[in-house]
Amino acid sequence: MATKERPFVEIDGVSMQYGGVEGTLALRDATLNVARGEFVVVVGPSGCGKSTLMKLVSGLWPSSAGSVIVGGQEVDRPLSVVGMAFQNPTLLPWRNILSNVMLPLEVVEPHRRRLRRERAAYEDKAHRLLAMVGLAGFEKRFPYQLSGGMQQRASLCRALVHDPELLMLDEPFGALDIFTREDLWAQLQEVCLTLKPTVILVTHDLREAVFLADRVLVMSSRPGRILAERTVPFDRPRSLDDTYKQDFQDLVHELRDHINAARKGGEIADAA
Ligand SMILES: Nc1ncnc2c1ncn2[C@@H]1O[C@H](COP(=O)(O)OP(=O)(O)OP(=O)(O)O)[C@@H](O)[C@H]1O
Repeated sequence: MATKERPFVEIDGVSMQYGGVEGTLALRDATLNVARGEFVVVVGPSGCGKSTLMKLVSGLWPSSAGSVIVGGQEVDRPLSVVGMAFQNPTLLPWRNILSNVMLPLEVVEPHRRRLRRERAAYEDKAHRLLAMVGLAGFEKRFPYQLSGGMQQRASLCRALVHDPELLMLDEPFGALDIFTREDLWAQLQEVCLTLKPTVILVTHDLREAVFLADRVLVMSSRPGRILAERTVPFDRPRSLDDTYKQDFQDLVHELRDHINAARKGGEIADAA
């Protein structure tokens, strides 16, 4: 009999309180699993603890209770198997785009050790990633010479350059206009279909959630926990035209209903 593979990310009964007992309870009893290679999107009301959840999984903050396990190991320090990108691209202004993308290789082992000897191969890889997101030819430019969308593409390449097993994206397209955002959905989808990382993405945009996710998790209002989950049944690659189809829009509406219920403090029966 085939044994079921252990989830890559296991979050069990996690609570997180900022600032001690008198502080803010951001998460309470949050439980979720993410399979290896799965693309999970987390949505929920503003301030419900989505970014806090991301910080716990990547080891940037310890939880107050419960367990966070990634790749079979309890998370008790920042993880090197993680690549991260946030709403703000945070590129270093004094480095050109290629050198920004290569930054994690100077920090994360075993790449750090190999970088001097294998620089040409690593540079090739950074060039390939930049080409994948339409930035071929911009390697020598500096961040201020690129648009916000181009900077966000470069930051996505930086998150991927060290072959992270887990890609954590916290509202990576939140600051971009809708056209640029939609372009980047398609590019992220293509990158993920090629490289197959495990992904956890946080967003407020429910079309983005349904376009990108294998599974969408809906969080309650703060203190956040997982209220509902929905598997996205649509084939890949998905196109922007798909987002205007009835079944796609029905799913977006269903998620919106869950979030509205969460904002009012309740929950609706999961139709999935
Ligand atoms: N470093 C911190 N110190 C104290 N409280 C914090 C800290 N970071 C977040 N919080 C609080 O924890 C709660 C959850 O914040 P978090 O940023 O995780 O929510 P979010 O769901 O990502 O919000 P949004 O959707 O608005 O980005 C909020 O009430 C926030 O004010």
